[in-house]
Amino acid sequence: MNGVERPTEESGGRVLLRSVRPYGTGDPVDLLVENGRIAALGADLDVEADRVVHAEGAVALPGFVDLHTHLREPGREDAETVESGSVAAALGGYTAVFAMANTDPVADNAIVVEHVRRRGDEVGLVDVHPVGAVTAGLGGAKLAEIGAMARSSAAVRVFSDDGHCVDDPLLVRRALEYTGAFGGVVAQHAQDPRLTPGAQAHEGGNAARLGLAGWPAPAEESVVARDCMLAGHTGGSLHVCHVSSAGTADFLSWWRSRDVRGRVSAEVTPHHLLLTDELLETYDPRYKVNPPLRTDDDVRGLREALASGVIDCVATDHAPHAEQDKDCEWSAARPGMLGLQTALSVLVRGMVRPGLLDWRGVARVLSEAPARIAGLTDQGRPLEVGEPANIALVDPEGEWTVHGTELAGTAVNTPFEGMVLPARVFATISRGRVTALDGKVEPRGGRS
Ligand SMILES: NC(=O)N[C@@H](CC(=O)O)C(=O)O
Ligand SMILES: [Zn+2]
Ligand SMILES: [Zn+2]
Repeated sequence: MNGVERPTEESGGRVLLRSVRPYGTGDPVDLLVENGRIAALGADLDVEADRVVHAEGAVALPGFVDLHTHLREPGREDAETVESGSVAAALGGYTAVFAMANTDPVADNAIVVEHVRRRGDEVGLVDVHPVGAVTAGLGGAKLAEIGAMARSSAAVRVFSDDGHCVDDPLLVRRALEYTGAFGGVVAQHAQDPRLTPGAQAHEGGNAARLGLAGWPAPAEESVVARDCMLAGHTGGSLHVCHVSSAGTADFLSWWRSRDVRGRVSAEVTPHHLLLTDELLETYDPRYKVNPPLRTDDDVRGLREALASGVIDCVATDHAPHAEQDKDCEWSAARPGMLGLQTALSVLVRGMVRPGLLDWRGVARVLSEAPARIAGLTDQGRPLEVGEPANIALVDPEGEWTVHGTELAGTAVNTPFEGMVLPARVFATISRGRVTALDGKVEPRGGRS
């Protein structure tokens, strides 16, 4: 269903990954990659290879898929580009990312989405799938050129006005009907604008104390409930972006226990799995994000929902911002945080270490589920002979301190600044080619 397919093979030669543990289970095995696929898997493989990667003890997982990335190109190349975002993605273990449509110009037509996809292919570090806008110019008034984007060489399947909520229920209905006809999905940024005028922080005790206008959880929950009902009515596919409240997770749990038409999926960000609005005490705009960081109870509810499958996947909402847009007073700062290079480690800290998820679960929420939601057939596949070689190798014992200035790209707005996080992405293999190894990317045509 993906229209124009990229070639499976990326002539990375024969690459032998020595001593890896698929899904973190069993004894170490060797994994041979050839012609973009897994060619052999077994203990102490006796084969010739162009390149041997010694990965003693690394956990092998299917390459990660991010349904929610802001690459800022075109328009804000001072914050991020397709190239710098691809570097961050490869270093974070990603082999596919979905680039959100809130660029300038907006990705609401075939020309912009084809540009983004082409740039992604030229950079060649990760599959860049452009997301198309739902409404023209993200204006919320009339549908964008959904069909033209779907039929374009970018073969768009995910549509979102992210950054804005598609508020008008009739437009949501039409978008679900239209995209449903060709297997597309509408990804909603659920935020009732009438309940969040000037909102700056989770509505609660902390916001009140700090004098910040509140963003109440029902502004998310009510839109999610409405959109689920529209998905059920139309038979379309709805994806809920960045679930931030335990109430939304409760609703989704109930909704999904029912026998309804349509398909509903949901994502949670790493930051909503780890951080709370207590951090706002510092007035540091690095903690400003949409939807806002909420309470301990929300974090607990989101973790449980991710563990149980009520929330399908983790998506980063990687949102790089230029210095002048973040390094300013709270109310003037743009919302959003970096996420691609810290997602795996935050997930390990928030879910794996507390025993809520094992490595198979990590593969599910970072790779298999997002690939399924977006309809990708060459990502999120089992680590088996004959399957596409999209692979992340993780050092489970690695530990590192996050510094924004050491992350890829020019933006430094990580909310995890100074934190010591567990687990490191050791290598990424995309379409059979090593794209990142030991903290360095390897652009096509030569290592750097
Ligand atoms: N998450 C954010 O706070 N910001 C995103 C938009 C969005 O995801 O809503 C951005 O584009 O910067
Ligand atoms: Zn959003
Ligand atoms: Zn976003």
